[in-house]
Amino acid sequence: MLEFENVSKSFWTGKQRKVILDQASFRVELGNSLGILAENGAGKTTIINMMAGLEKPDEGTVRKSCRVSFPLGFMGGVVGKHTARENARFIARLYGLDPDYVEAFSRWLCGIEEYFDMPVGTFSSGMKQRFTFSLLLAMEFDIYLIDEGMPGTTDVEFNRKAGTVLRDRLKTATVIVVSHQAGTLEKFCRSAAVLRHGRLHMFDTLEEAKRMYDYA
Ligand SMILES: Nc1ncnc2c1ncn2[C@@H]1O[C@H](COP(=O)(O)OP(=O)(O)OP(=O)(O)O)[C@@H](O)[C@H]1O
Repeated sequence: MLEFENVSKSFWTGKQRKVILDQASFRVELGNSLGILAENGAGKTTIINMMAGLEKPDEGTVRKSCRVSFPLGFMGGVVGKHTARENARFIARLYGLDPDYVEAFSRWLCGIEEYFDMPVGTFSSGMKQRFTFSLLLAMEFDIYLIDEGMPGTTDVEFNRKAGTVLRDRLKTATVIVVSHQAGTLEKFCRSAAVLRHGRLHMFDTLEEAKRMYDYA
């Protein structure tokens, strides 16, 4: 379970207060994947970061009683001067997992060949995305956090392999996806919400959420 209780978050822009969430309360139960629809700039990344614990609410509480992933595509934990191998083994240890397994799995999935033993700082942005996505899938979480769907990689072979692993993982895991497109959510989610002007409107079905989202 992941729960927000009376969570508020805003940013001061120098001219005005940009409200992301105003006293939001909701709960995501395991097995009930949630999609959040929001326009660009409405606060998708900020909400996902609060769920991951990367950002703190101004007020209220975020509670978790299960293993929640870092956001898909998050690069913050990866050190550019270290190789993918070193990063994978270090992060595995942080999460109390077997470094040999995490290294072997992400090496296989990301398919960047000898670059896996080179500093991450030498990677193209697509390679970095494939590496961090591979790391995410190498670790078992109860809830996976996805910001704007799959990473923007155009590598067909990687997308095929990663898609198969992700589908398999989602048979037992729950996912929370934030996106500005309903199409992205259709693949993953049972229930949906719309984030607008600091309020999170929860719906039982994606259809209902889409109706509200499209209305404006
Ligand atoms: N540290 C900050 N200080 C001031 N404003 C911020 C800060 N972080 C985010 N914002 C603002 O808060 C709003 C929401 O940002 P966020 O990145 O969460 O939106 P988003 O919905 O993910 O956007 P996009 O779809 O464009 O990626 C934006 O207007 C952004 O400029």
